[in-house]
Amino acid sequence: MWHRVLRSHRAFRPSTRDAGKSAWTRRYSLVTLRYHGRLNRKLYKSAVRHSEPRDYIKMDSTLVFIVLASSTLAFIYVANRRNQALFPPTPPGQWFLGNVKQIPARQPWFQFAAWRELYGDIIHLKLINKHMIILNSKKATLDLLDGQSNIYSHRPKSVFLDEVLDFSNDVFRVRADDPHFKAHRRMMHSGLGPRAVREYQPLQIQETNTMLRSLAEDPDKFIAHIRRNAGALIMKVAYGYTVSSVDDYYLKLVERHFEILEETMSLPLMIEFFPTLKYLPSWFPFTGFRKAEKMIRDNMTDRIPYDWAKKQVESGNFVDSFFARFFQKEDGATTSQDEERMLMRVCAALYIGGADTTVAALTSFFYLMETHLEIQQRAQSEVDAATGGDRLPRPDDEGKMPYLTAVIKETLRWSPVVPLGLPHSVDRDDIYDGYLIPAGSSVIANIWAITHDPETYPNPDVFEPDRHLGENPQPNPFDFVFGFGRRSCPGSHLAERSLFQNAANILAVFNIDKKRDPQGNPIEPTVEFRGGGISHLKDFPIKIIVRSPHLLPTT
Ligand code: HEM
Repeated sequence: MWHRVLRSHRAFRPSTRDAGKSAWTRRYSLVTLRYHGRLNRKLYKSAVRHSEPRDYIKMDSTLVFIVLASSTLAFIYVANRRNQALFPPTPPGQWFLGNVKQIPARQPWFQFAAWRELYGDIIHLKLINKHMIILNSKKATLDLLDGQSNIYSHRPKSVFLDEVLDFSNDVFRVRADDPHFKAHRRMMHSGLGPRAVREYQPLQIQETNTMLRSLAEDPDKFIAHIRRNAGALIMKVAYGYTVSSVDDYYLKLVERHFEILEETMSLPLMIEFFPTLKYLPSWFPFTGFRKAEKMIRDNMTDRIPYDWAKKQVESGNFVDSFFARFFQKEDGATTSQDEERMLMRVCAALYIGGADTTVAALTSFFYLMETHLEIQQRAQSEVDAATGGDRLPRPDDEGKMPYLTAVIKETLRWSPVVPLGLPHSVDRDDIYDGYLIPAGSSVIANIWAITHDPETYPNPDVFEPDRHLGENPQPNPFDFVFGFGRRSCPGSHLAERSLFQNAANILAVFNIDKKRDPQGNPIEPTVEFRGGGISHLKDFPIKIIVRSPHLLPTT
């Protein structure tokens, strides 16, 4: 019986190639099989008893496979050990997972900064089969991401984003040596550069006025009003679309996009480590990325506003916008499919990059004004002096308000909006400070650690705008908070102007204070940040009262 069982086993089928092989080889092959648990003892004995030389199996291939596999593993082990010595210091992790479990899902920048005390400015993390390099100092970050931006400007490969969602040509994802990267940058420079941003001033003023009115009417919903302001400005700039209310359909679409990203992308997806998961159905374990894929696709954040804008321009009923400028060519030529796809990606990148970031910055501004009354009053005096107190501040007043500019710099330093920036990736093996930075690693600048480094900013946790004034100001945080090298934020001019315009007008019209409990005691707002790559303060109690009713815009 065993004989029959064994003969039915694929490995035991007689092979003409086995004829003439020595009894030792045949027996050894069986030993190998047993060793690997493919036969139990009884099966093994029976096989030896019943087998005849011509029946012997094609076992040598198994042997060869085992030898090859073990030597490959041994090679990987030795190579890893050798590299281990060259990598930047690595916190001890677990076998196989490496440091995966040591990266907190929320606000990992604090953990990375804490590791700096133990391991230094550059830290290496092993995430299963991937390398991550954390840059915790200004010097290392500027040396690599700015100084060597020719090799440090790609984004790390992502199976989910590039292969499952096909985002590899997206503005945020495209390789820096791809021709689309240059084309995107050129478009964004012409639409978001200092000159272009000046043209958006009337729009900024209009949206600021709407925000001031909403804050006066319903101050408790201050975050919703800020959100509307940022979203409305970007939708107008990108598509020429006018947002109608805080519940506007297109505004909600963008908000949902950020919620989905926060929900799905705060933890690394298994597919990044095991790409073959992409072939498996959604009921299979570890295929949570399918849910994320569906949510992102269903939301169609890039498609819906783009289609609206295209229809408007084609009907001739449209206002000037980033979309309209590039869709309608000056020479009347038609836009190619590739150009259209590129325009769709760039427009989407504007509001994905711009709608949420300025909200986070202004929310922190409100918190800091509430908790630092003397700074608020000093900034208000400066605003009043610049405007005479009888008109609202305008974008061109900025030069007359150095203290307010310092307040905005300090807000972004104290609470950098994107504390880990976006991951860069290095093109080829590099050696820095004697350490190996392996090709393809994710290279992450810990912007939070840089803006809280006591050597650069003494007493970094103290909110102190004066550090940016005087003859020897501390380094300008704008040099760090908008990212680095070729990938640095293309929307920084728009963001700076819009923050200034909003902050100056808010201080001109309102006093910001702590709420009081029924006994009249001030309620201390707690500092709690939401998860995700953009650092948002959670809603907190605040009292926003009109101090200059005559400045409140009526239309
Ligand atoms: C306070 C406001 C903002 C902050 C702090 C901020 C910060 C950043 C940072 C840190 C990066 C990553 C840079 C890197 O990879 O080194 C980035 C990228 C980007 N930002 Fe901003 N940003 C802000 C506002 C805006 C605005 C208003 C827009 C558009 C209107 C925008 C559009 C983009 C785009 C398109 C990228 C991707 C660049 C690329 O991958 O090549 N950002 N931003």
